[in-house]
Amino acid sequence: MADSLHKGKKSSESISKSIHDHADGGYAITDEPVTVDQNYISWLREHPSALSSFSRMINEAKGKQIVVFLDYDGTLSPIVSDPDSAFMSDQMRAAVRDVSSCFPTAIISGRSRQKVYEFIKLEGLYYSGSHGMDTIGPALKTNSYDKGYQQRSFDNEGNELMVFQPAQDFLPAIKKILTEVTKRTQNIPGVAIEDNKFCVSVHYRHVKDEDYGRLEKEVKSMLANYADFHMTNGKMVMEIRPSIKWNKGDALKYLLEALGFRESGDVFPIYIGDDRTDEDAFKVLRERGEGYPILVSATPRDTAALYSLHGPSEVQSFLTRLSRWGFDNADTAHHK
Ligand SMILES: O=P(O)(O)OC[C@H]1O[C@H](O[C@H]2O[C@H](CO)[C@@H](O)[C@H](O)[C@H]2O)[C@H](O)[C@@H](O)[C@@H]1O
Repeated sequence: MADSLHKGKKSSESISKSIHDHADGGYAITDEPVTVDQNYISWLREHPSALSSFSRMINEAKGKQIVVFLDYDGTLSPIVSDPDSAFMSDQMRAAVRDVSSCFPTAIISGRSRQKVYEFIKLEGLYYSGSHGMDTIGPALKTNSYDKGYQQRSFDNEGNELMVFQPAQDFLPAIKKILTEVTKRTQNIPGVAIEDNKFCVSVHYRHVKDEDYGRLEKEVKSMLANYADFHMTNGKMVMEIRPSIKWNKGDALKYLLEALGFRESGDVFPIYIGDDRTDEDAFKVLRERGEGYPILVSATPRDTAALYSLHGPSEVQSFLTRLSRWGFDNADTAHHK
């Protein structure tokens, strides 16, 4: 079955270096041969590499507080066939840790908050799971969000944090959906159901083409009984979500506000993600007219992101470079 997000003509030339690097005297990314599609090269002109544009980005960020937002699957870890084995490399973990020691950093993932934390295992970051419907961030100083969905929490050093769960009312129905979808799909070989707390993932990466229609029909006919839920599509996954107006873009806005940057021009948010659900966050940055929306993709894609990175290894290079800059400019750059 074709992964629609990864369609793209394969042909063209093979080159021995990533075409992303060096434009501003930057770093070599990889020595592995990379097959490059001509369409991809044209697309890169529209969505330049965040590595090649690094110096420009830093110039734009001068005098502003950089805040880093990172998606998990496909961004910090490569897409793998078993969702439970999407481990992050130690090098990537070090890159995220270093960046987070320079700048406020948040993970925004479709996974449950607990699960994404278990993969990343780093303190000192903010985590938003279930596509932004379960966020732990700084304590809000404003009244813009419903207090009924907020709960105080503390980190290991006793700093006050806030958990915000705007889809809390849907939990009982989500539990029912989880049971029902598991039952309805148990006879379809290859289906994997993942409990993401405020949403449910129905993975079909290992479902045969001839069974896909049956699976989609089952999910859709079940959803017909749950008017308050809808389905979105990710990479070989159907995601069942409560129909509230809340997505990764809203979580990004929420976290910026909690950090004290509701409408401020003094902030420079960098958002890196690879999935359709990350488009909501890219759009928020475009609307705000600030920061750096970066799509991780090895093929041309329609996107609201302005910049690109080829895959997780380039994400790692970008984060490493950002933290080096942060450490070197600790006296002038805005830090945590
Ligand atoms: O927002 P994200 O952190 O990118 O999460 C989106 C979904 O990611 C995971 O599924 C995807 O990655 C898996 C591991 O590489 C892969 O096997 C699967 O096919 C992909 O769809 C996660 O398992 C989902 O629950 C997330 O919604």
